[in-house]
Amino acid sequence: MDKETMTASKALRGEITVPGDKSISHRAVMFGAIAYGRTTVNGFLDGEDCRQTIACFQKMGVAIQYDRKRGTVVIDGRGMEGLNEPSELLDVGNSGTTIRLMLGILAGRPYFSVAAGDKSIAKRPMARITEPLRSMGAHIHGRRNGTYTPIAIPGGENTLMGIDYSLPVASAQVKSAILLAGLQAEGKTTVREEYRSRDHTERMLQAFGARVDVSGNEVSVSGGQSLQARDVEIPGDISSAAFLLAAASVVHDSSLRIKNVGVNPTRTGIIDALMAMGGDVTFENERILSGEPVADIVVREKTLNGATIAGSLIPRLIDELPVLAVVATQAKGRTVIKDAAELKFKETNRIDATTKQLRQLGAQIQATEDGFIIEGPTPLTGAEVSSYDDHRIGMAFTIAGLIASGETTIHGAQASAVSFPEFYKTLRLLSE
Ligand SMILES: O=C(O)C1=C[C@@H](OP(=O)(O)O)[C@@H](O)[C@H](O)C1
Ligand SMILES: C=C(OP(=O)(O)O)C(=O)O
Repeated sequence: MDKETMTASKALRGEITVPGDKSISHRAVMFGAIAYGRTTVNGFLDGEDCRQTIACFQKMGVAIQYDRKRGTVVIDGRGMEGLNEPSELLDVGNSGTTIRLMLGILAGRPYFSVAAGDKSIAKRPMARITEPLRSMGAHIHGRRNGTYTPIAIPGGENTLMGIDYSLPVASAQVKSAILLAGLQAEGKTTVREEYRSRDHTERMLQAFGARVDVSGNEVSVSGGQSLQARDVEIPGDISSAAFLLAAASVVHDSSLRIKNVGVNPTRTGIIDALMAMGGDVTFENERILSGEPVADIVVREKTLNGATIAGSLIPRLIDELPVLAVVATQAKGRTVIKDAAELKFKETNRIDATTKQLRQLGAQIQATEDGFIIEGPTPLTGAEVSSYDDHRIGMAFTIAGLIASGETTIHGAQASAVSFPEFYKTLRLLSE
């Protein structure tokens, strides 16, 4: 396990880009693989999770050429029917998005397949996927009756029926899996959610020529539709930019411009949260790229106040909550983060990992059933912490290390390769 040691940072200044959006990169490969024709993807995220998605679809016989240096992926899709039975295990590594979306595709295929991943994936809940897919008629086996990986799909005669499903928790992964199964089902499939989760699947399916009806928090597709290949330009990942937005908001005198970031409204909760805390964040050069809103984001250091982060905001910043908790330790007054019990089911239990380690650094933070209560501002003091093999935890504590006195050592810092391979290099560049 490698480690990184951080000390209090000088002002972060400059103009940079962040790697491609992870959610959109996964979808571009999957939808390209099940479409007819050649899809060229530019700006693909060269992270471990997205590379697992490429490898899984290659194992199903899809011709995928990946030029890592250029960030270009060329996929020659032969339609859903063109996927072949994989002769090996479909290994998703650490990636929840890969396994959950892929199961929506596999559920309707006539062949045998098994999907599994690393130790963290083995602990993450899969019933949220296997239950609705079974109610569409899919045959699925899995550890503890399909609650955990490995998950096996026996194949054979597999006729799926459309369903009308209300999501018990806001989850774009579950919504997407059901829609992908819905494309292979008889009749109409509708997914309803209380709060809107990221809508990259809806947007990209439409861009690939599918009819997707969206009305409020309800999305429907009809079965029997096929996708047509199209080129995809992937914007920078706002979830990666979030670490820099957080750092620049709290490190004295910082000012950054992060270019070409995806600012889909279902993903910009971190901006709304920082603004609610009194932060200084603006969008410039707003435009649309492959059906997704994109902008340059300008952020400046500002004195922050505590705020309540809850309800419909939560799915819009779910992956940003650990670093937002770090920011909240520097805000004046109380920050309450609630309705975020989903944090317990990510790569690690992010409520526990964040609370335990921020306390070690001297923060006043209390874990609750569905979030945190943080009192600020408190000076942080460096300590030895761990990524818990979770990229978001490792990077959040790296940002904490930039504002703590003394040294903060992050063990397992290599976890950042999952979503932001050049994270440490980028931080060093900005504080030179
Ligand atoms: O659909 C996606 O690309 C993702 C959805 C979210 O997960 P849930 O669907 O479990 O909320 C998010 O945490 C994950 O990083 C990516
Ligand atoms: C939860 C995450 O990803 P996944 O569910 O794809 O593992 C994440 O990137 O923070």
